[in-house]
Amino acid sequence: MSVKLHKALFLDRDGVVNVDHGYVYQSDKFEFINGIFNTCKTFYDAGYKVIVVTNQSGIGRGYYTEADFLALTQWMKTQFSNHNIEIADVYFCPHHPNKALPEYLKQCDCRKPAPGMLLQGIKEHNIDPKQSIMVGDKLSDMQAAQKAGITTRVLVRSGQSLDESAKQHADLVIDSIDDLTEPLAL
Ligand SMILES: O=P(O)(O)OC[C@@H](O)[C@H]1O[C@@H](OP(=O)(O)O)[C@@H](O)[C@@H](O)[C@@H]1O
Ligand SMILES: [Mg+2]
Ligand SMILES: [Zn+2]
Repeated sequence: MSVKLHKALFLDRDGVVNVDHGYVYQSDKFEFINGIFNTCKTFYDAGYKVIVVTNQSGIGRGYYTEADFLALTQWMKTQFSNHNIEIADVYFCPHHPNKALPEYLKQCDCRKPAPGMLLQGIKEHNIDPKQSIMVGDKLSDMQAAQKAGITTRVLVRSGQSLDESAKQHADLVIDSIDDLTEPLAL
């Protein structure tokens, strides 16, 4: 029996959903990027599952706990649902290869640029990577998407400068999340 495959809008979190103030773990420090709700609503209404994939080495480094992260995630999902957008899932990597507490010290396959979180999302939500989009603000987001076979990789500047190598791994470079249209202007 064939399973219906879905398309997904994969989003990096810090620098795409919220301003990356550095290891954000509290809702009062969580500043949504202008335009993120509008853009997500457009893709959600067009049938995309919205899935967040985020490196959270702040957990491994001991800056905050998994419980802190999960509470913030619940709050973030509520803000999306208040805008009539369902976040299908949030995947996070708490590890770091050399700067973490013992239980999180590991060369894992989930920390971007590794594709583990994306591959898990693809599997668990029956996603077709060829119809899907990854939006990130760093080279590591583009590399993870490439390894996961996600066809469309979008790099968003979000007010920061981007390095050349990151641009080379992207199909589309945009200044703001507002510039992400559906269908995509590739
Ligand atoms: O952009 P996503 O993947 O959602 O999350 C990245 C963050 O968890 C943090 O990632 C850190 O990198 P290291 O994890 O220390 O390399 C730094 O870039 C922090 O400023 C940033 O807040
Ligand atoms: Mg980021
Ligand atoms: Zn990991």
